[in-house]
Amino acid sequence: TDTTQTPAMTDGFHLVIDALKHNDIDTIFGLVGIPITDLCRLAQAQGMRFIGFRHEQHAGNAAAIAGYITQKPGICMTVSAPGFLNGLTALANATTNCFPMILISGSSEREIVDLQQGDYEEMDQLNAAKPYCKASYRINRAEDIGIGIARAIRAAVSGRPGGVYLDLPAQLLAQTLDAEKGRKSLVKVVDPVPRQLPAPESVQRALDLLKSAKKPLILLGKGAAYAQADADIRAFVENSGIPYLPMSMAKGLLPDTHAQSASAARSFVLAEADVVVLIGARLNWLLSHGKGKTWGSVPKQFIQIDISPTEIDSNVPIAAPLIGDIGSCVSALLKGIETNGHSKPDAAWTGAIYERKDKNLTKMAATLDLNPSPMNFHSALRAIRDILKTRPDINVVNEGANTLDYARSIIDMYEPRKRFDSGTWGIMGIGMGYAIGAAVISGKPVVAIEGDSAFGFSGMELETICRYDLPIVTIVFNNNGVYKGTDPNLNPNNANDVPVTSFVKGARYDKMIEAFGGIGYHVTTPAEMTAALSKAIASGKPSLINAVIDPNAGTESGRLTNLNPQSGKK
Ligand SMILES: Cc1ncc(Cc2csc(CCOP(=O)(O)OP(=O)(O)O)c2C)c(N)n1
Repeated sequence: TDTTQTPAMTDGFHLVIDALKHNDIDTIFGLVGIPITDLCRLAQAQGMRFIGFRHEQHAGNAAAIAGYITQKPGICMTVSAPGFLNGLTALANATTNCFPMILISGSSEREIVDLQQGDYEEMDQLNAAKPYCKASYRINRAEDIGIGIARAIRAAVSGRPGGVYLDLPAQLLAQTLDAEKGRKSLVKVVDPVPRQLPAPESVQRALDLLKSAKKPLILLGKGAAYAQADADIRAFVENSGIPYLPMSMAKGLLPDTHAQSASAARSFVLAEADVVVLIGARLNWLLSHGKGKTWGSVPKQFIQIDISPTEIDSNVPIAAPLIGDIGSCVSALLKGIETNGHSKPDAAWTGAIYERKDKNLTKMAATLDLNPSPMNFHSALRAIRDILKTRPDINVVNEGANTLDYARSIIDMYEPRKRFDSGTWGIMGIGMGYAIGAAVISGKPVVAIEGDSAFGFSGMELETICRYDLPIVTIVFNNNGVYKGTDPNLNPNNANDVPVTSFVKGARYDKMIEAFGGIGYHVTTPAEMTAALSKAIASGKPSLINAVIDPNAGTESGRLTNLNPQSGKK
């Protein structure tokens, strides 16, 4: 009898899965179809967690927030062409926000695509992705899968984190390879995010500038939260005694109730500060590009910590750049203030801030109608705030215009990396994807606070949430429209035309989740909100609270209303 053993073989399907697992990646967010359905089945059969979505953008958003929480790239897997394009929005958003994520898409046969011979879902995905991500790679040979996935992982997390596109032509998956050769081709990424230490002279320059400051301010961006250098960041703020402002996703690095938080006096400190320390915060539109009336007339000098040298001087001159990873830079500053004998800011400065905080909070309280009917953004959010205060472990997702603006200031955060919102791009539609990603990765409950328009972008993922029985409570701020629900019909020829911002009046989003087995609540008062939210969180079940909000409340585009161009001719 023939005693020669036919060599054991592997194939592209198994090598992709082995390569991901070899790099401690255990979860894929995606939507199956040609040519990746069997790849996702095999991944599940090999013990990976596959979370199937209803639209690839939301799978990509889940992968992106998984990357932000874990510092490992979240994986989104899609079919070719239209599926790839749906994922591309999430890849671009991840890159803009510096979240590490890899979009892996199947693609058509190169021979046909490159001659544009009209393949099924034909598209040059590799090049279409390039402008919107950090790196874009294609793997053509099974023996290259190990190095290709390693390359994508390193590109996603190293330096400034971001999105990477990895193109897998369908024919690659079926390619076979000697199993031993395949095993040897796998690559485990070594030290993809090494510490990048700032130059000692850069640290000294920054310390000297800080020492000269009369009105210093620390600005914490989401990069500071991503860095997971929580203890050193908190120690730097507290040991320096410098007031700080958290950008929205940096909330919780120190509790929002912290005495040194200047959030309630934001305009005052931005205008009055003389030295500003930027930690993981870029001087983009969210900070008025570091200039103009937001920053007042007091000349500013910036100390800026960033991993990327070319971020420096992007908008205004930076007096003391610190190039390196945030943990190493903050640790160097912390050591410096301890050895340099840093003196805490003058009481005149900190006292002025306390005074302004007090004045603003008193003024706000005086203007508030505590319990209007119908509810407004404030009254609904105060009820939510008082519940979430008791559960600092709960993840908060937030999007909308007024819903986003008001929740950012009213909902206090107490722990880092617990608030996920529209971020740098101000993108709508992150809600359910971020909620699913946060719930799956953290294993903790999620409360998603959604404008009714914002919710609509990803609302079908309620079925995904119910299918995986995730502890996500979605609160829809229902004011019957985009921003508001009171626009008039402007069509002189049709009395029944629908205003451009209007939705169905009195929509019952709570009935949507019931269609998938979730629990719906309909609330019209803060007391009903309190009861419903408490019950929904306690149940641990997929829930949706339809919160009726006054259609007159809020403003168009929230605090960004001034960005809307106006026609001079009506
Ligand atoms: C992908 C995308 N498409 C459109 C837009 C433009 C926009 C910014 S905010 C918003 C929703 C505002 O309505 P909503 O009811 O959610 O908010 P609220 O005032 O809290 O009641 C839209 C459509 C953005 N930013 N991204």
